[in-house]
Amino acid sequence: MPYDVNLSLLFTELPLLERPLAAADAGFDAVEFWWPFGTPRPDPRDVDLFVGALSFAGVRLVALNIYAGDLAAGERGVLSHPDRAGDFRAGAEAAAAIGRATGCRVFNALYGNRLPGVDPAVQDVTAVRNLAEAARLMPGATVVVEPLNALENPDYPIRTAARAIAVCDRVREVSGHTGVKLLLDVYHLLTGGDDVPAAIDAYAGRIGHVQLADAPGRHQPGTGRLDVDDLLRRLDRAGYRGHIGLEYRPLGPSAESFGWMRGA
Ligand SMILES: O=C(O)C(=O)CO
Repeated sequence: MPYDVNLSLLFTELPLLERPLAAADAGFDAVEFWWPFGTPRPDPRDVDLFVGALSFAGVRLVALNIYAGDLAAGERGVLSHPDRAGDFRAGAEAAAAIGRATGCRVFNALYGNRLPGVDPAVQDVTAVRNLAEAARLMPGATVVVEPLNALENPDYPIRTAARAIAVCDRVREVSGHTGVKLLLDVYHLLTGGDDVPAAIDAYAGRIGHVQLADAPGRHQPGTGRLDVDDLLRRLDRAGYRGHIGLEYRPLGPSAESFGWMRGA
């Protein structure tokens, strides 16, 4: 199973545009990013610089988060926010264009926190409508729904693999799109107390992307309670053949955080 390195959490010692080359120097040929721009409508020159940095480094972009609002301020996506449909659509269009330029085929649409004073059912309908729209804008691509743990994301309603799969089911029911799948983020599921092995067995074939970090701490495997060998065996048995994104905050320098891979 191929690994890719998440350059929003690793190599943050370096400016964003220098990280792809650092990943290549560390031996990776594939990378992923959270939305790398401050706005859903990035300046085309910034997009060109981003795509150019990937191409200069010779690494493939294999997964990208769609614009998710102001993460530093606590936002966790705008997918389910009725008043942000324009931002979601603009971000999805920009992500689709980056997909065409780079070959990226996996796009993560963070669901968004519950909004005070807004009926949760209205937020859920908005999310399903926006997911169907994203799937339409990105033919042939996979749009993934990510559960986040409630300890760090108390207002985020998608906390388990089952809940994310229910959202995917609803998109299929109302729009016929089958390309909306689960993002199996092992760190978030472990931290939230979900049963990761059971989720892999139950949703084999519906996993659009996997991300890896140990828990607690969100550091590299080997620093917590994650049994990485068992995880890899289960994913293999379940027929998962996509990338595994290393989405951890390294303990120590990023380039020295890959020792665990030798044994895994
Ligand atoms: O916000 C997070 O923790 C994520 O994993 C986003 O993809």
